[in-house]
Amino acid sequence: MEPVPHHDLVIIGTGSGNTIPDERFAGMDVAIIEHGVYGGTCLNVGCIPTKMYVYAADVAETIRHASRLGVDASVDKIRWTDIRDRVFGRIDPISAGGQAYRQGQEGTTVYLGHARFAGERELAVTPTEGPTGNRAPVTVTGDRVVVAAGARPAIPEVIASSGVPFHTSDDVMRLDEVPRRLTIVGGGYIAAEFAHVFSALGSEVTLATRGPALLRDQDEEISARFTELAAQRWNVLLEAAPTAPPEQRADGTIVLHSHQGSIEGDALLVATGRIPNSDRLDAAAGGLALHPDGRIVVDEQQRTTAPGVWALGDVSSEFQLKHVANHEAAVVRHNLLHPDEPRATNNAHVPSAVFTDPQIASIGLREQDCRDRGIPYVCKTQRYGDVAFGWAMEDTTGVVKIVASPDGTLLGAHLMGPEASSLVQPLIQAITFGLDARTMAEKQYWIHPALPEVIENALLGLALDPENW
Ligand SMILES: Cc1cc2nc3c(=O)[nH]c(=O)nc-3n(C[C@H](O)[C@H](O)[C@H](O)COP(=O)(O)OP(=O)(O)OC[C@H]3O[C@@H](n4cnc5c(N)ncnc54)[C@H](O)[C@@H]3O)c2cc1C
Ligand SMILES: NC(=O)c1ccc[n+]([C@@H]2O[C@H](COP(=O)([O-])OP(=O)(O)OC[C@H]3O[C@@H](n4cnc5c(N)ncnc54)[C@H](O)[C@@H]3O)[C@@H](O)[C@H]2O)c1
Repeated sequence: MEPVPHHDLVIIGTGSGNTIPDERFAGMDVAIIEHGVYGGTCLNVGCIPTKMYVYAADVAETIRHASRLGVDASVDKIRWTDIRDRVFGRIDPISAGGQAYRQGQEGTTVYLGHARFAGERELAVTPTEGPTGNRAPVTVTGDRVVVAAGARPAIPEVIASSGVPFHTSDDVMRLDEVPRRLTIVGGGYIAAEFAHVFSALGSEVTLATRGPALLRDQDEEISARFTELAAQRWNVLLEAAPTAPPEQRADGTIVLHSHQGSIEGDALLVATGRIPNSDRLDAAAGGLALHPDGRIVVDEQQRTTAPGVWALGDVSSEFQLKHVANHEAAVVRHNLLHPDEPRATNNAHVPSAVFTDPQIASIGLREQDCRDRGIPYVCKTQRYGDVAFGWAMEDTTGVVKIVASPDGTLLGAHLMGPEASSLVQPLIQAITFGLDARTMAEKQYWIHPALPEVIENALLGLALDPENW
């Protein structure tokens, strides 16, 4: 019988997991197990390719709306396959290069296969099908194990079992052509971003979501404003969850049956959330406890319930965001290297952005959180159009909403409008480092007439207790 390969460290997953071993791990025997495309979600099918498409979509929309500024222009043609090939012509080599680098690295073994726990810190690896997989199943053990196995699209059973072809974010960016009519099921991040991309690049988009508004995890005012704007551009169906299996007609048309009636499209994109991959890991065999929603239970140091096993990112985090997965990977790296001085993850103030049109960015408490929890608050919504740069942009829909305690403590910020994902950064800094509204507004210069003046005005507009002004 072959001896079981034993490693100092075994990492499952090459998204943020692959970032852990750096030069400080030289001299350690490290194993990395990956069953899919090397580099994980963000690089291959997530943040990076989507934003490359979003940028192209933004350019197309800017051109289409240029005439309100007195610049007459039109989009002559969308070269979808050129966009696609530019995006993946850049990304695919990074994935291949990352894999080749690790495979050639001294002290590192890459197993291309699917890992499942067979016991404590013991993993059975089934080879990935195809030419790149390991040749034979292998069981490996590690002194320490890091589970960074991510999440995958959740597909409603009524669609999954229908036999009708559908896409997810994993494959929709690789289509050969832009669908003439695209039906998107869902109303969250992925639905909002792809609705913008496909509509700007040529599709007629219908969004069918289960809830009463789009982007319901946002502040209620932002969600309501976005839903209204979206309905002006796309066919938005609320409270429209699928009711029966979709059907495909002989001409290829896909008919989605929903609570709001039947929707015809040429392609179907399912964007109804992502589930942690813990269910495919035999976590119990490894001694790892799970939350009811499938996330691996971790403590503040990212330790699981199994000794010597850590978890990070989408497989364990309540935030399915790359900056969170990266932060957690950095904490795990530190704790592997410095077990006597462990660090804790700090997810007290996690910001996020939705790269749709208009962009949305958020940090901290929403107005409904304060109301529901009985937290005293004031808030101010300032329009981009109230400041000079907003006039220059002819912006009519952008807003910055700030939520604060009556004493000026900043509690949350919620933005919708051009560059919201960048504009939010000073508010992230202020909330993270405890800067109060008054100090932030009055004790620094705000460049005139730059767009951040909208933040300054929102801060100044907060109805704080008089002694705090
Ligand atoms: C379309 C889309 C757009 C996104 N855009 C953004 C964005 O703009 N900003 C942002 O912050 N976040 C974004 N995200 C979320 C972000 O991509 C994830 O939060 C992040 O990539 C999670 O990293 P991870 O390391 O936890 O998991 P992953 O990157 O998913 O890595 C997990 C890896 O483990 C492998 N694996 C899983 N199970 C096993 C197993 N049993 N054996 C072997 N290998 C296994 C998988 O193949 C995968 O490669 C987006 C996600 C999607 C889907
Ligand atoms: N810019 C970013 O940071 C970014 C971009 C994309 C994805 N992500 C991450 O990926 C996660 C997954 O994205 P997502 O958009 O799939 O999930 P989501 O949780 O953001 O949204 C899911 C949506 O699907 C709807 N839904 C659920 N079941 C349904 C059903 N049966 N029928 C109709 N609608 C249904 C929900 O009401 C909700 O609107 C996000 O939560 C986010 O953390 C982040």
